[in-house]
Amino acid sequence: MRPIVGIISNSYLINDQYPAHANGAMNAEAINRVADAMPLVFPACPETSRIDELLEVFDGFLLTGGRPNVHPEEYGAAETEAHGTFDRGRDAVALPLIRACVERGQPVLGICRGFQEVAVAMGSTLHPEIRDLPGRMNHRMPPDGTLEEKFALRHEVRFTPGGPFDRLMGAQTVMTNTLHGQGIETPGPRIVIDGRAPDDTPEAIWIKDAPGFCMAVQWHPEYRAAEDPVSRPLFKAFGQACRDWRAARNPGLRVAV
Ligand SMILES: N[C@@H](CCC(=O)NCCCC(=O)O)C(=O)O
Repeated sequence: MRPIVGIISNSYLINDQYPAHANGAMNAEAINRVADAMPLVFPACPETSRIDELLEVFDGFLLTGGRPNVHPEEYGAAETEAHGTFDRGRDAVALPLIRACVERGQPVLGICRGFQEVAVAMGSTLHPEIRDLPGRMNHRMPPDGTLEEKFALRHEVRFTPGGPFDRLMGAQTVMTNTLHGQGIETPGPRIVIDGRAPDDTPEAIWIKDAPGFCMAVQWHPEYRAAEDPVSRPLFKAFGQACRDWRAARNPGLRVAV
């Protein structure tokens, strides 16, 4: 059996009325087709999704993008209007889940809001609107337009020569999309910034001394993941880490069925 990847949900109201835990289909497709694992979306609600049960059920976790921002209380800042909207249920599940995974070496891949969650869980602070910082570009998606326009490749990301992202991609510079307003302000002590946009915005991170796979990117590799030369190696490496985790914890189940 393939590894099982837990995809954290976002909260939506279907028809402006019916509460739902959901996530974009492209995340599940990337896990299925590129990571070659079984995707399962779980509720970002601490009453429903208990950390110990999540760790037991899943072999790895995909922390996806999401419009609401991590609450500034989580990194010791006061809430202002610039911080926008929140999803306290997702904060309450994602942050302790990331810390537990980093400690155990259980695989985590963070995307956009998920990148920011990994950063905050490991002691970073975020800036609520990075385009307001001197010399920074606007990393937000165009408000109107097709999916192709929103997820178009819009800037370079330059990786540390010889670092994990450079080795994984086989390239020191890649092109990525960009759909975020916030960004890392001060990285936590174990956050290694391994890739930056031309305006210096942190775009790719990993965790120093983590015993397992924990990588996160500020862009959205789930878009056209099977075709994109930057997305493919990232999801493949994550899938392999989840397979290794599953094999190590179930040595008797190594034979594929
Ligand atoms: N809110 C954060 C993270 C942005 C992010 O994850 N964007 C993708 C949104 C996809 C969706 O609409 O679900 C920020 O703005 O920095």
